[in-house]
Amino acid sequence: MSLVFTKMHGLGNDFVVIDGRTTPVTLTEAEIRALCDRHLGIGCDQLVLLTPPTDPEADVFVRFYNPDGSEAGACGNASRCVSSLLGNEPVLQTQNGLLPTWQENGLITVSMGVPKLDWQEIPLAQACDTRHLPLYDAAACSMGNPHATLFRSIEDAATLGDALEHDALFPERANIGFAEIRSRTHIRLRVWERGAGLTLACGSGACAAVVNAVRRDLVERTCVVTMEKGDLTITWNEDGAVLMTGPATTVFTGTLV
Ligand SMILES: N[C@H](CCC[C@H](N)C(=O)O)C(=O)O
Repeated sequence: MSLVFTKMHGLGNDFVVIDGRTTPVTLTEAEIRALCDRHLGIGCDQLVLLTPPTDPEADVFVRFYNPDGSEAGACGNASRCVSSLLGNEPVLQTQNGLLPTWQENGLITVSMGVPKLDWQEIPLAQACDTRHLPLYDAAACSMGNPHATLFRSIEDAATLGDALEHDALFPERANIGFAEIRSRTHIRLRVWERGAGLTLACGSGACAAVVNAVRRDLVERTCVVTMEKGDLTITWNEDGAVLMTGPATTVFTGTLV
C-alpha cells in the first residue's frame, strides 16, 4: 500500500500520523503493529489516524492505536501534534469527546476534558485480591483512558510498570504513572504506557498525575510536569476540565510503499 504519513513527537513520545480524511484508510491490528515496529516498520509509540468528523463541531476525528494494535481513548501528546499539523486551532473529536485546541507562542494547549475520578471510574476486575495495591499507594483516574498514578520513584517505572499494567485488577490493563512530587507546583513523572511500555513522555498520564495529586492535596491545580525530554504545564480547571500545554514537533513526512 502506498501510504503518506507524518512522523511527529510530543516531548519524545512519538507518532506516525496518517491522514485518512480524504481517502479512507483502514488498517488491521496486524498492519498497525507492523507500522509501529521500530525495526520492521516506521516505528512509533502510537499510530494516529485522522478520519472525517461525525460531529459538526469538530474538524477531525482522531483515533489512537498502541504498538500492540489496541486502541486508546486518549493521547495527549498526539492531540497536540494533530492540532499543530492541522493548524487553525482545530477541535478534535476523539473517543473521549470533543477536545478544543489553541496555539500560542509555539506551544499547543488541548482541553483534555473532565477526568473520571478514582477507582470506580476505570475498568476494574469485579473480584480481585487488591490487598497488594496499598503497597503501591496508587491513585486512579481516567482521561478517556485508564491511569493509575503511584507516588514513588520514577526509577520504579522500568521495574514495576509491566507487571502493574497487566495486574489482574485491570481487565483492560492500565497506564501506570510514577510521580515524584518535587513541590506544590512541580511533578517529575515517568509513565509505563498500556500497550506501549516505557515512553519518554505521556500527556494524558501527566494530566492524570496532576488530578490524582490535587485530590491528595499534594499539589496546586496548575503544575509543571517534567518528563525525560521536557515539561508540560497542566491545569485542572475549577470547571473540571484539564488543560495541557506543551510543544509538538514534526520530524519528517514519508511514503510507505
Ligand atoms: N502517549 C499518550 C497516552 C497513550 C495511552 C495509551 N497507551 C492507552 O492505551 O491508553 C499520551 O500522550 O497521552
